Amino acid sequence: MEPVLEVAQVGKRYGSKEALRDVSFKAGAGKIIGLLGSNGSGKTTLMKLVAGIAAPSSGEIRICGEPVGRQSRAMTSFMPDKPMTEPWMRVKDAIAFSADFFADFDRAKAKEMLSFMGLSDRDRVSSLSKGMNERLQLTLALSRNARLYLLDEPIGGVDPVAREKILDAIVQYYSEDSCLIVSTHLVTDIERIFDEVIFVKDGRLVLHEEVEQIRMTRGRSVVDLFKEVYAE
Ligand SMILES: Nc1ncnc2c1ncn2[C@@H]1O[C@H](COP(=O)(O)OP(=O)(O)OP(=O)(O)O)[C@@H](O)[C@H]1O
Repeated sequence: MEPVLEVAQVGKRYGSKEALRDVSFKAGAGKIIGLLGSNGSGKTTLMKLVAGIAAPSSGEIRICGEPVGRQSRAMTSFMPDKPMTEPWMRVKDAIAFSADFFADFDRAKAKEMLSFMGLSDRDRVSSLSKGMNERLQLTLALSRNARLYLLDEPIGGVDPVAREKILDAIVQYYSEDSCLIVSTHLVTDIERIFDEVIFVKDGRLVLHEEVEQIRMTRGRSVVDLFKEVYAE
């Protein structure tokens, strides 16, 4: 079966800074993949290249066989690490905005997710706590019927209760015919949702493995392996 995402020998330079070097991997449908790495390892850069927001300096990225461009962007739902909504909006405006902007936006799914998340249509975006704002951003991203979902740090800076709610929503509202990639440096508590993990270190991919494999053959949890690989 054709992979949903194919990254081949991708590099990215910002001036003299090499943010990514020779990164290659494939990701298939039905998988939730953790893109893990310490601060500054290159996770956001990789997400932006796949989302088509920035261009690689070398290599190639394909989504369902399409090179990154207008067609691939229509199949990709990206939740950036900074909110895409405006402070003047109410939740219902944010939903309407996404529904207008994305042809694959599913309003019925958004309504169901808002209720699951404990968000009201009338809440003002500017009055939402950080955790509630993360829930809104996740609702906007997962309410699209995309083939590839990219969630950049969806649990950054939220308390453990909010974190659990966000993880539950990811598992519940993700559709099996798509691939979902979650970037984070907060590995504790999140590994339960991953089928596979990718470790990025200093711009290089250092590991891509099934979580089950890590547990069975290495006899370790993802957290333990993460601590080992990123020990300073
Ligand atoms: N626009 C830019 N200009 C110059 N350097 C950049 C730019 N964006 C990222 N970098 C550098 O590239 C490297 C990778 O950054 P990136 O944001 O991809 O890491 P990250 O793994 O997402 O980190 P974090 O977990 O802190 O968000 C860092 O050294 C960063 O300083």
